[in-house]
Amino acid sequence: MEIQWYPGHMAKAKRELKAILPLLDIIIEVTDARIPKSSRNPDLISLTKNKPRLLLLNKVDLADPVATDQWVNYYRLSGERVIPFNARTGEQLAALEDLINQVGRETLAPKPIWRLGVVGVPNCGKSSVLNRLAGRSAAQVGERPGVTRGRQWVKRGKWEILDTPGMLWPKIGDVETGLKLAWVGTIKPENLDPEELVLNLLGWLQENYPVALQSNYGLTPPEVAGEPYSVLQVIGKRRGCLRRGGEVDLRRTAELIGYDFRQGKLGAITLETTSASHVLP
Ligand SMILES: Nc1nc2c(ncn2[C@@H]2O[C@H](COP(=O)(O)OP(=O)(O)OP(=O)(O)O)[C@@H](O)[C@H]2O)c(=O)[nH]1
Repeated sequence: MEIQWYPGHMAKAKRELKAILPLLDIIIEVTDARIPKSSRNPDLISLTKNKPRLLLLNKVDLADPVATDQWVNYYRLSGERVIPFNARTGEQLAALEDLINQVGRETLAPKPIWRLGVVGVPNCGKSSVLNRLAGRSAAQVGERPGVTRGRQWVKRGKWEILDTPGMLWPKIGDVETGLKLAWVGTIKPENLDPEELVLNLLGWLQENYPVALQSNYGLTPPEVAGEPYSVLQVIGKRRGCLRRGGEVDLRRTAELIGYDFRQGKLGAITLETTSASHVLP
């Protein structure tokens, strides 16, 4: 299985991050709570080690709450200032604001202005987080003159938030990380068939969230226990994803499952555990 990864994009993202870092006082690193490890970029960790950094596990509404608690503890124990977050509803916004203010008081106290930068991999919710922090839709604040050049700061009290969130390309060290990033919609792997992608996802769901498959697709426990390929077939039949001759359209079924997962229709699911990384089926 080949996953296309993009060293060029990564290098560019790293250059851009290096350029904005000196402007920032506090880094708000946004990750996807469904993949709290794979949606972090190790470059960011090393580049920002001398700056106060907050780690947001965003999209907690889509992640398994038990797993989220474990990840929060895991990161706290490793010395991170971590906070679970739902940028769609603003849940935990007060806790995030308190944390920013606490970190600012501890590390930047006399500075009249604290500059915040929201960074993270594509699609993890940076703009949504930024808008929450800004208290409005920052993207609509003024017509940015010279989009290419101008960096605008969105002001809120003593905070100034950079309104062009830094997009950090994920570092895809292995196939498993790439798959997880693809499952949540961070990357679109070229050369990878949706069927193949979903077969791997099904393997994880069968092992860890069988009830989600039973209740969403009306599968019986023995059906859920089958090979991922046969599970795909059964779901296709149940959902009427059929070709003209009546055979299951596997590609359409795979796309449906992928969509359902990304939309949270399968329930709150986390794709990696704090214990040893799982072995792909
Ligand atoms: N369910 C849920 N969806 C969220 C949350 N935060 C953001 N989203 C959704 O995730 C998608 C991406 O959000 P953005 O804020 O645009 O993410 P981004 O990181 O700025 O995206 P890029 O600019 O493409 O890198 C949008 O559809 C948001 O509505 C969240 O906490 N929960």
